[in-house]
Amino acid sequence: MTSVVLEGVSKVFNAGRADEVTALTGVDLTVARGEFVSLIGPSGCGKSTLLRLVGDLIQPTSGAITVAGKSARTARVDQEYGIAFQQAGLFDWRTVQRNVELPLELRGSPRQERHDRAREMLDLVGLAEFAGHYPAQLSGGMQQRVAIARALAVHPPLLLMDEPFGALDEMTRERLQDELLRICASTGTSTIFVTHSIPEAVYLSDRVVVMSARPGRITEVVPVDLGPRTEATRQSPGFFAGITKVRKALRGDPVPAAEPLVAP
Ligand SMILES: Nc1ncnc2c1ncn2[C@@H]1O[C@H](COP(=O)(O)OP(=O)(O)OP(=O)(O)O)[C@@H](O)[C@H]1O
Repeated sequence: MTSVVLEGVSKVFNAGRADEVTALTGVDLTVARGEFVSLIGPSGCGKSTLLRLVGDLIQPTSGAITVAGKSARTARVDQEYGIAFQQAGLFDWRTVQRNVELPLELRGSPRQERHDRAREMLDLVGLAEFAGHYPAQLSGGMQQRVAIARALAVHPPLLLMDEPFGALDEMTRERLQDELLRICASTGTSTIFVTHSIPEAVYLSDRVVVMSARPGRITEVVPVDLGPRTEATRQSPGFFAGITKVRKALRGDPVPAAEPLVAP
């Protein structure tokens, strides 16, 4: 079953003006239910634009986008998405618990349900004991985990993440990558994840979508089949082969078709 379908999507900003920018052109992409897809490419190639289009934060100039079989607009109204960006974007005056409850409040969920669901999500990201804290009392990594808990609170079928770990140190980042994979596996969530890190894209993804700039478009889709990720995955030949493949694709060297990366 498909979670997201983009067909012939393009996005032109400031159309008809001197500062017109074709941010994306001819984008076709399908994300299956439960699939983890990363977007990688040079600065300005339209990764964030693609994510914002799927999230109905902006509208395409042409083409069609469906999410869970609905228009992006309907999907947003139905809260089919969880969104987490590089800045955790928490509300300083709300406790961790009440930050995570926010999307449930917007949905009009009853108080007890909000409370229980937020607790469940905080448990999932290992922060249950910090429920009563305020964001300023947490480290950057913990704030990012709260943002992920909030994004997951409505059990969204689709998670949109724009460099959520970009500002974190390497160890925290690797730990959160593992937590994210565990959460996605346990909730069956589909994920579109923007990153600048090739190892991060390979480690997390079922497929890495490689984009090029001016105009932004998809140039390669690199399938990754490393099996369940473990500590050993990051040291495995298959992982390094994946990194090389994505790097080549970013450089514009062709990736042989139908050649998924297989765990050694
Ligand atoms: N609101 C906007 N108005 C005008 N141009 C925009 C707007 N948003 C994005 N752009 C342009 O669209 C292009 C793609 O931008 P986008 O932010 O999607 O790239 P990106 O791949 O996410 O970049 P980065 O890796 O630097 O975050 C850029 O040329 C950018 O200047």
